[in-house]
Amino acid sequence: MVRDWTAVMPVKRLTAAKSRLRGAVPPARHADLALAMVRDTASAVLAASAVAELLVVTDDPVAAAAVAALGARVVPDRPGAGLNEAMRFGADEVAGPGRHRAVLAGDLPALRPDQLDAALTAARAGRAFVADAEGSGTVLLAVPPGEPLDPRFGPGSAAAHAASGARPLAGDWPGLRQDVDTPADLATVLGLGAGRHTCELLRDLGLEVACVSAA
Ligand SMILES: Nc1nc2c(ncn2[C@@H]2O[C@H](COP(=O)(O)OP(=O)(O)OP(=O)(O)O)[C@@H](O)[C@H]2O)c(=O)[nH]1
Ligand SMILES: C=C(OP(=O)(O)O)C(=O)O
Repeated sequence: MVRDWTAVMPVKRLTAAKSRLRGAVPPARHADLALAMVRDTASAVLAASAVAELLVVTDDPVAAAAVAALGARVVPDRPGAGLNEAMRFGADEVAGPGRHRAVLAGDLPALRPDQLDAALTAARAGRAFVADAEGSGTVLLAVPPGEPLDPRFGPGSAAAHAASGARPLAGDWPGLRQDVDTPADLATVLGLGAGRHTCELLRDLGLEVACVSAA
């Protein structure tokens, strides 16, 4: 497998992140959960054979230090105009249009490197996306060298990405597709198995969850 992808992961300030997930764990652990999911997502991305570099777009100092320690390159959240602009900045400006680029959400604690490798292999031919498990959202948008990212994340983004000409990828990648927006999503992750950081936090809270190593 050729290691020629730049992965881009936007991360909102942890104190503001994952508002729809509030209540899934005690309030004092909410930011820890958001951080654990970011660390597990980053660990799985960095363990993927197709990924040459992980760029994390964030202004959060704790998340920045955590992903830098794992081997990611951190860039600031520019232009400070939300998720799509942060993705465009990371993919088109920092990584540059001459690379294979894939943007993905930072809330994929069940992500497995082999599933990401399979999706990136399927995405090589042209601009393509992976819909979330529910089918309406997007967990990954990929572009080959020379193409602008043109991200349309937000409610109904799977339809928006398809309408913009991106190809939906059809693989069986449950860990990649399972983003965690709500307490129900977190309950699904208990069954799928989570990466080490999310897993340890949930076990610490007395929940039964399988732990899966990223490597
Ligand atoms: N850099 C950056 N990342 C963002 C921004 N908004 C969302 N993200 C990240 O994009 C990914 C997907 O976002 P969402 O699932 O909507 O996460 P969220 O905004 O924390 O969740 P809610 O508050 O429940 O909407 C997560 O990794 C977020 O941290 C932003 O304005 N800037
Ligand atoms: C940003 C997205 O969704 P969510 O906030 O529901 O993860 C999306 O799926 O495009």
